[in-house]
Amino acid sequence: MSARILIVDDDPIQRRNLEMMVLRLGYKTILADGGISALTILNQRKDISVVLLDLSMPDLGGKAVLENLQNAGNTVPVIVLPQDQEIGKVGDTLKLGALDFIPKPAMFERVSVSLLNALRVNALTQEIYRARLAGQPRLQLRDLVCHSAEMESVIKQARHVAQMDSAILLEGEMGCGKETLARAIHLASKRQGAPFIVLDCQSFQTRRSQDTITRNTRRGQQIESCIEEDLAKANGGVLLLRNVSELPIKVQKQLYAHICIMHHNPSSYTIDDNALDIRVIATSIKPLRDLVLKGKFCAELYELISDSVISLPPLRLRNRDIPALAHMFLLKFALEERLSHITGISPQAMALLKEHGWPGNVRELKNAIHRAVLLCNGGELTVEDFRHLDPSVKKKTPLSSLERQLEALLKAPCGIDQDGNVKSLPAVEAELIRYALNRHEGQISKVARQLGIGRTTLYRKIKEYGIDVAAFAKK
Ligand SMILES: Nc1ncnc2c1ncn2[C@@H]1O[C@H](COP(=O)(O)OP(=O)(O)OP(=O)(O)O)[C@@H](O)[C@H]1O
Repeated sequence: MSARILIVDDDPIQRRNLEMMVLRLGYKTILADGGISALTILNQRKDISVVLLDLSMPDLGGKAVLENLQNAGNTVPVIVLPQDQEIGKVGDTLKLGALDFIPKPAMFERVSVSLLNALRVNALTQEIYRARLAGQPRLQLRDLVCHSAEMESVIKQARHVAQMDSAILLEGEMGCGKETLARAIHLASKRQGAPFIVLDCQSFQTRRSQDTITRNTRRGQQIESCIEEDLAKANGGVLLLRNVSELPIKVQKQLYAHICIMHHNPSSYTIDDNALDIRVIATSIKPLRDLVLKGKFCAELYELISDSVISLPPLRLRNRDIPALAHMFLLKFALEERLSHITGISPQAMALLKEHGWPGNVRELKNAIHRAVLLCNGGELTVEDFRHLDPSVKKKTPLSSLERQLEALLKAPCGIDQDGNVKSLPAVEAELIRYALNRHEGQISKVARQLGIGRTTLYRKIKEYGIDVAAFAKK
């Protein structure tokens, strides 16, 4: 299949001349009349092999286009087209990642050689990328798609925490990439060569009591034997508590006791006489702090595992990431299924992907692309290949302020439970105190004032209900 060349020039005559030459060389073309339309095309299509780029354009010049591509991590080879008086600027464009330059007016021979070299570079880059995708089961932080501001901020936080050795809590909807991010953080940390062990906390929900063996350690604490095994396996590396909110309260308390000793007195913490040194990373679909407030998650364990909290946005709020993720999955599955002739996604199909609500997030997108690759009859995925997507699952418009108020109201403490039964007064009081502590980030004076009681009374009630004020303090 012939390569596609993007020709970017605001002058229609120059554009036409270049197009004629490129077509004569047997390549396909796509034309852009300015820098902005060039960036839009490059953002949406992944079948462009080389860009021929004019330097002076009224909307966005060639240098700015190169800067944008560099920031977005786009490695498509670019050949710049300077006028005589712009030859002095070529050095700057090469520093910004341009591969070559063709002085204007462009000569056929020069275009031919320069394009051939650029296509070789592109083929090699693609080959390396494919090899990385195929050979490397784990993605690194630099591989994670982050074209949206939301993900950019997540990756920035992740790079920061990777350098530390403290516990991390990753929160976000199902399938939005929490475990993927946890592994990438591990690979960027000083523990990178050490084990990364996943403890699936959900599995405790389905275990029958005879399947769980609780044993007493030499220090007298109880521990589920499977946790003890995972702690031993993770020594020196990371223990990932996947969906930590699903751990039964009893097990949460055991785990807290063990991590506590490990952190505060590492030399005394041994399993089979080996001192343990483990970084804990936890993931949760449910907001853990809310569960602590409702008394449904052990506040002490929350404190231990949430030195840093990173919230991953759902895919429907990361619209700008969808094209890049979709193309990445397309490349992966086309390679795996030996269907490498499928190289693109039609603009209509891409519009459909951007419109979809993705309740299953990145996992759902990945599966959708896999199915589409298997259904595809041509060289690009079309709307027809995504016929299995439920058209009623569209992105929701952002909540109006009235809806937000209603949502807050529904989350507020209430004296009636879900079955319509009246709750006991102490239960309502405890719930209200937790709510106020959360709202005022654990500031006792403010909470007492809001509740209309004295600080001493508030302290007494906090003690009575076993509320951990520290869990509400500002992080
Ligand atoms: N940034 C990404 N780049 C490539 N693949 C990704 C990315 N994020 C997620 N995925 C893929 O999406 C799928 C779901 O990701 P992951 O398991 O990390 O999500 P999760 O939030 O931990 O899921 P769960 O909530 O079910 O535990 C995986 O197959 C993963 O490879």
